[in-house]
Amino acid sequence: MTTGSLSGTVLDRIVEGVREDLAERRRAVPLTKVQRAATEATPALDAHAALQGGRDDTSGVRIIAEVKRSSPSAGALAEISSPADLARSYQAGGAAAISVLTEQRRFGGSLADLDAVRAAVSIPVLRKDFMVDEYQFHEARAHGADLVLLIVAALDDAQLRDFLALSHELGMHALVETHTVEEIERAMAVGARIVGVNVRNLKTLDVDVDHYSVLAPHLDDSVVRIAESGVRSEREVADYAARGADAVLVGEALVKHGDATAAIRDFRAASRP
Ligand SMILES: O=C(O)c1ccccc1NCC(=O)[C@H](O)[C@H](O)COP(=O)(O)O
Repeated sequence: MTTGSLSGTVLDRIVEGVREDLAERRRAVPLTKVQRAATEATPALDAHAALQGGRDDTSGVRIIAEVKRSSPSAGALAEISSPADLARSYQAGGAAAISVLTEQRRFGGSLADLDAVRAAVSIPVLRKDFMVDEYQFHEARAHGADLVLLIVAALDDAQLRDFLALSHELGMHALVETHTVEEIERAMAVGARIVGVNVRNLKTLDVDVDHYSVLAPHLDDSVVRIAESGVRSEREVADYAARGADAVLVGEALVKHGDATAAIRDFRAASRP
């Protein structure tokens, strides 16, 4: 079994910062209070149903549109003065779900961004963060998330199983993110129902869109398949859809586009069979 012991990698350093920030939030708001807020939140929307595609789907591939201010690989991406307005423009274009990066140090995100997006749209919302502690799952639900991210490379098998179960107990689904065949096998072994292949290697930040077609054949037919990262134009979206992706996660190309509503319409149109 591989674990999250990735000393020295980009992912390792991000997780270290996430744990430090989490310790501060935990001191400010105890777990019991966050747990209570999670139980009192409006029930989660069904992200699995929203992302599930189908070979005969004539409306085009599902798009998970991301609110992404900056990134370790590209630095500052866009001034997003209103995540709520951006999210509304994504929904107007036909996005199936919205991803909100809440990690602050490298991505400039926050739980306030998640709150703003949740209040603005009626489609499922993904809390996209580096989830390594039970506290963050209650926190995600308390802030209205319907879906959370589990990065296989950052978790050992026990954490993966426990966090997937906790997500489901809280009424959320989990997008289980992989980058290698071994990680796909680990995701399948714990019963993941939504599996992402991130073509960005989180240890080196290299992006290779062809990596999706290498890994996709290893995914069980029963899972919802998400192609993550690397979209720069309609071409990549169409390629991912042709290779069987149910949904495509797009960040940078949307926040830099200028007309995100039109971009999402174009992406979906380009992927129609
Ligand atoms: O985007 C990064 O540089 C990055 C670095 C380290 C860990 C995660 C990172 N990104 C998270 C993502 O997976 C992407 O935000 C998401 O898939 C969208 O990617 P893109 O469309 O290429 O912006």
